Amino acid sequence: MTMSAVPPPRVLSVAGTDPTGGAGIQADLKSIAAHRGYGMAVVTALVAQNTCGVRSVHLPPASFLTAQLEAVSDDVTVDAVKIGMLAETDQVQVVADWLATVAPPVVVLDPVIVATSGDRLLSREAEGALEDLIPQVHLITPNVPELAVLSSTSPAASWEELLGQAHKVADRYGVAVLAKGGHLPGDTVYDTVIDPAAGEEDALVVGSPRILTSNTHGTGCSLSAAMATLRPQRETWDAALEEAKRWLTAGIEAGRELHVGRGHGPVHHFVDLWT
Ligand SMILES: Nc1ncnc2c1ncn2[C@@H]1O[C@H](COP(=O)(O)OP(=O)(O)O)[C@@H](O)[C@H]1O
Ligand SMILES: Cc1ncc(COP(=O)(O)O)c(N)n1
Repeated sequence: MTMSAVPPPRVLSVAGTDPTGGAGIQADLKSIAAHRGYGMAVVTALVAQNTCGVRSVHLPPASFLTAQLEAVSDDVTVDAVKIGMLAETDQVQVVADWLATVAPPVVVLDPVIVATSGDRLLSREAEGALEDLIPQVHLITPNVPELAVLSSTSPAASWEELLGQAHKVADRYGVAVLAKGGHLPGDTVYDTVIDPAAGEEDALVVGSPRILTSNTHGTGCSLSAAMATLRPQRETWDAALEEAKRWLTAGIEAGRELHVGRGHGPVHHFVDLWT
C-alpha cells in the first residue's frame, strides 16, 4: 500500500469530553479521522455525561488549559482548529490569547451553549466573552438557539429568519457563519455558509431529508470538526459543507446500527468505512 504524498492536515480539537463517545472531544477525533485528518485534542472540561444528560463538570485551571495548548503548538504545526465547549470566561480568554499568538490558518468555533439534553455547558456570564473570541475565528457554527443568543434576538422560527440572523452576526464580527436548520420544523433540513468574504455570489444551500431519529447527540460537534478538517483539503467552505453534510446525513441514519445508550444516541462517524 502506498501513502499519499500530501500529509493529512493536523487538526486540533479544543473541547470538553463525553465518556460515551458521541459528543465533544471523542466525537471530534472520530470526525477528524473520518475526514482524513490527524486528530489532536486539548481538554477544556471533563464532563460526566452520557446519552441522557450531563451529571457533573470538572474544569482544569485556566493555566493548565494554556499549558496544554502550548504543549501542542510549541511542537506541532497546527493546520486547523475546532473549538467546542468552553465553560467559563477565563477559558474563553485563554483560547483567544493562544489564537492571537499562533494564528492557525483555519479556526472553526462551535459556540456550544446548551447540549441536546438541555444542560447548560457555557456559563451565562461567559456568553459575553464569546464576542471577543469570534473575531479571531474564520467560521462559527451556531445552532438555532445559539445564533439567537449571538444576535440578541429570539430563536428563529423559519429559514428566512435564520438567514437574517446569520447575516447580522457575519457582518457584525466579519466571520463566516454556518447557519444550521436542524432545530427548524420541516421535512428538509437546510444548512448554508454565510461568508462576508465571498462577495455577491449566492451561497450554496445544502438540504437533506429530515431523519426521524433521536440519534442526534453530537451532530453539531461532528459537523464542526468535519468542516475544520475538510477546509484545508478543499477550495471553499461550500465544498467542505457539501461533503460534510452528505457524510453527516448518512451518519445520522446509520446511528441506528450502533445501539449506544438509552437517550440521544451518537452518529455513526465511520459510516463510509464500515458499511
Ligand atoms: N433529524 C435530522 N435529520 C437530518 N439532519 C439533521 C437532523 N438533525 C440535525 N441534522 C443536521 O445536523 C447538523 C447539526 O444540527 P443542529 O441540530 O442544527 O445543530 P446542533 O447539533 O449544534 O444542535 C446540521 O447539519 C443539521 O442539518
Ligand atoms: C463536551 C460536550 N461538548 C458539546 C456537547 C454538545 O453536543 P450536543 O448538543 O450534540 O449534545 C456536549 N454534549 N458535550
